[in-house]
Amino acid sequence: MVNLDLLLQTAEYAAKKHRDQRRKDPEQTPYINHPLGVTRLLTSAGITHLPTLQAALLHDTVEDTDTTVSEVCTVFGLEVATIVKECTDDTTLPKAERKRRQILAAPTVSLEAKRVKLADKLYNLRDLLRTLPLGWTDERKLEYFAWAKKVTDGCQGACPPLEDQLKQLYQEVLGV
Ligand SMILES: Nc1nc2c(ncn2[C@@H]2O[C@H](COP(=O)(O)OP(=O)(O)O)[C@@H](OP(=O)(O)OP(=O)(O)O)[C@H]2O)c(=O)[nH]1
Ligand SMILES: [Mn+2]
Repeated sequence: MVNLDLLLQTAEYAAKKHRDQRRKDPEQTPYINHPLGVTRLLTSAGITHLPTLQAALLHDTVEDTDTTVSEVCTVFGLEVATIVKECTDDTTLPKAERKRRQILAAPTVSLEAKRVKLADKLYNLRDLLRTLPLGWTDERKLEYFAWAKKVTDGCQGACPPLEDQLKQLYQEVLGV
């Protein structure tokens, strides 16, 4: 049985961290909708492991806010902090290098981090089909799909229900 109090405490913490951020869509959706949606994809896929769900809620806090891995570790423990760290790009690197490293790192991360990565990409791809972020072209959308496939290919076997949904999207959009 999942500890709902701890799960909701984590959601509240993530909401506070992302409170000033919006998604890049024209409606400027509150950013927290993304981590919540990523977590929901995992629960829909049958994942009930609490640290995985907590890490999904927190997965963009270190990359996109003032939060540190050590703070996550102090508040939520090493297991959650480790998964969040595995899902965090080194933002001091140029974007192309970050993207290249995600492809290389995906097969090397833990099962739990692979699951969060699969859900993160699935959410973002569905979001891209719903509406283009401001300033994005169709070409950039297709590039994101092609890159996301390379990352999620490295997470194979971690969560078949999410992989099936991704496979269908890649077939529809990329024809592969
Ligand atoms: N599809 C979509 N994405 C949006 C939107 N608003 C913010 N994003 C975020 O933008 C990132 C994808 O855009 P990129 O151009 O690849 O990355 P950037 O953040 O370095 O600009 C994702 O970050 P991420 O979750 O950290 O994942 P990723 O960088 O590992 O892909 C995604 O969550 C939106 O409205 N639609
Ligand atoms: Mn994300």
